[in-house]
Amino acid sequence: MFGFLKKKSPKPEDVAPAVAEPTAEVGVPAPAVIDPAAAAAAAPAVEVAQPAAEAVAEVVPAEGEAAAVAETVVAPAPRLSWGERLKAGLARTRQQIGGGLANLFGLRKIDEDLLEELESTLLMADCGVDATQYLIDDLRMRWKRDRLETADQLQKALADGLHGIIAPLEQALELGSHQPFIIMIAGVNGSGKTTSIGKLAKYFQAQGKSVLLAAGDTFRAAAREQLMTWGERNNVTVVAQEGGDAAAVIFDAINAARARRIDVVLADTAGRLPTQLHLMEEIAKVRRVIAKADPSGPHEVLLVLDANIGQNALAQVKAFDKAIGVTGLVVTKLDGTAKGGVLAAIARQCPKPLRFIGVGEGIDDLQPFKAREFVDALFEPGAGAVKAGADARR
Ligand SMILES: Nc1nc2c(ncn2[C@@H]2O[C@H](COP(=O)(O)OP(=O)(O)OP(=O)(O)O)[C@@H](O)[C@H]2O)c(=O)[nH]1
Repeated sequence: MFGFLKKKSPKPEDVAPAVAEPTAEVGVPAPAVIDPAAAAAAAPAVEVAQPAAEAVAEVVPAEGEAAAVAETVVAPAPRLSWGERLKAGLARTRQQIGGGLANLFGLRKIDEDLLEELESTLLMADCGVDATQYLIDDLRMRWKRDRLETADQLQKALADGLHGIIAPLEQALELGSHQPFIIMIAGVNGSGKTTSIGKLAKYFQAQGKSVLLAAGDTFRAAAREQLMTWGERNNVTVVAQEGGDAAAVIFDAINAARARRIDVVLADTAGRLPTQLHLMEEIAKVRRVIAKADPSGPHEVLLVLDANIGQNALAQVKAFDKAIGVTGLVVTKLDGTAKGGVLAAIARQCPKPLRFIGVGEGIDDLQPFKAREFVDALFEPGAGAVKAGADARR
């Protein structure tokens, strides 16, 4: 699912080149406004991905059973709920932390040595030194104060401590009263910006909002194609331009959205590394041009972080914040990484509202961050390896 937004992992050479000072108001070729309705009328040949055929197996019943069983149909696997997908997505981080706890607990009772080893477990889940120290100190305090003895008690205390750290990150994105509400999306190459825009557009549409996409990643042609394909298939207007200037495309997109009374503009930008100072300067200019198109905007500056980068996320948050004033985070790819502890590091060292988390490539695998949900999925209360470890000790 959502394969049409898929692309290969970024290569160093995919890094966007320097661009000239945005000239949104003068001398830029007019970007193409792709209105899905008009496009459909003019060229209805939109390729629509068909869902994979469902597997149907016919079982020939033994003689005599024919009347009772005509055929057995293997139903497609039921779509998992968000909670189940979150739990599945966090499996590797859970294994890192929960599995670590279980191993420690299988050996002995709670003592200082065990806390020390737990410290290493948390560091390996990319919680970072600061958050790990905080969690261990908190755990030591609870151990003594509440006379903790069992693995379940220790796990619950750790879960409560972690929840205490990451709960302040839970701040839902409110669209507020601005129309259009302009959301600028930034991040390093391949962090999941364009894919997240597709998912967010669907999310906002489901809330009854009209959406317009600005194909501001003018460096990577495939990013523009991704957005245009998404727009055609989901009846979302896309403002795009071949090559050219990102700021100009976004500037025109905002004006188009205002003219059409669109609720939300999602503005894509090219990926860049914080160390590429000229590109960081370029994205700062994009932000300034947005403010020229709408002095109250951008209303949200979302930084998309790939969870696989672990502690590197901190440097990215700081650098992008300095350049463009980040107001919210999206952490993608929490599935397939054991570094989910990075949320604790972010919360302690560079707290920013964590608007959405992603645990897969499916269109609804990006959802608002809920701290309790995250901690529950991580520790899977009452089940799993930690309990087994405790049992082994009895
Ligand atoms: N497993 C998984 N894959 C994801 C997730 N989010 C995005 N991806 C994949 O990550 C890859 C890169 O995503 P893009 O959206 O193209 O990244 P980008 O930041 O726009 O890339 P650039 O334009 O090169 O900067 C794609 O294959 C996506 O399908 C996620 O939450 N989980």
